Amino acid sequence: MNLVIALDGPAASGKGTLARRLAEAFDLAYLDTGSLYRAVAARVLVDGADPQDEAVAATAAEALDPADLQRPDLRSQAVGAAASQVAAQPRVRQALLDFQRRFAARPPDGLSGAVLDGRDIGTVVCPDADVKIYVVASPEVRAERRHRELIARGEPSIYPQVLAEIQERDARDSARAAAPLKPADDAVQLDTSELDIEAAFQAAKRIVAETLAAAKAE
Ligand SMILES: Nc1ncnc2c1ncn2[C@@H]1O[C@H](COP(=O)(O)OP(=O)(O)OP(=O)(O)O)[C@@H](O)[C@H]1O
Ligand SMILES: Nc1ccn([C@@H]2O[C@H](COP(=O)(O)O)[C@@H](O)[C@H]2O)c(=O)n1
Repeated sequence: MNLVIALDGPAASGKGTLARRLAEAFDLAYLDTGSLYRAVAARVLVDGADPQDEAVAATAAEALDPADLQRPDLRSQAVGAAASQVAAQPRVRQALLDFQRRFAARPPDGLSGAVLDGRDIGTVVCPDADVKIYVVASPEVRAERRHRELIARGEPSIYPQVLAEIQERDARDSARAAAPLKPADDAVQLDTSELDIEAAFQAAKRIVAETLAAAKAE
């Protein structure tokens, strides 16, 4: 059986941290789908182009190269904001869809499944995923975590700006017509606001175990 676990949620909710740990725990492949949109945005920004120009962004998405995913600037605030602009464009999403679906259906290295995190994994990319978790936390908690992460990386960070950027990105991701950020009807919500990383991971593992047990019992 090919096990697919989908984690979606707003910016800095902790879905990537959980997805990585779940992939390790269950020996599954991991795909951070946000890095694809970030890589498209980085290409557009390097060319000095406008991330809101659909033709330019779609061309960048269609030409995406594995090396683009290794760019050192992918996690910057500027690239995150531009990623959310290119991600609103249907042609960009279409160009990235097959890769994500192939990764889930045929994970690399002969692994027996995959964990994908993003915004539309449970709703669009893998609507038949075995487990869907929608990870949330309050905007203030998420901004605080991201602020600390940026400081730890030695990047300049001002908390109110980080909070505003996260809120702006969530609003754009939720309001767009193409594959908006929202929980799948059959997703289990996990609020990590009051949980440290270990507690959140244990809660996510419980959701996986309970969902799989329920499916087996059907
Ligand atoms: N439960 C938690 N408690 C404290 N810090 C956390 C928790 N979960 C994640 N973090 C930290 O919060 C930051 C954001 O987490 P992470 O990158 O996993 O979020 P994300 O949802 O994948 O973000 P993005 O959508 O921007 O890629 C990281 O610095 C991570 O170490
Ligand atoms: N499945 C996805 C994943 C990401 N996006 C967009 O990319 C932006 C950056 O993603 P991070 O997870 O790295 O924060 C995000 O704000 C989304 O606009 C997406 O649309 N679908």
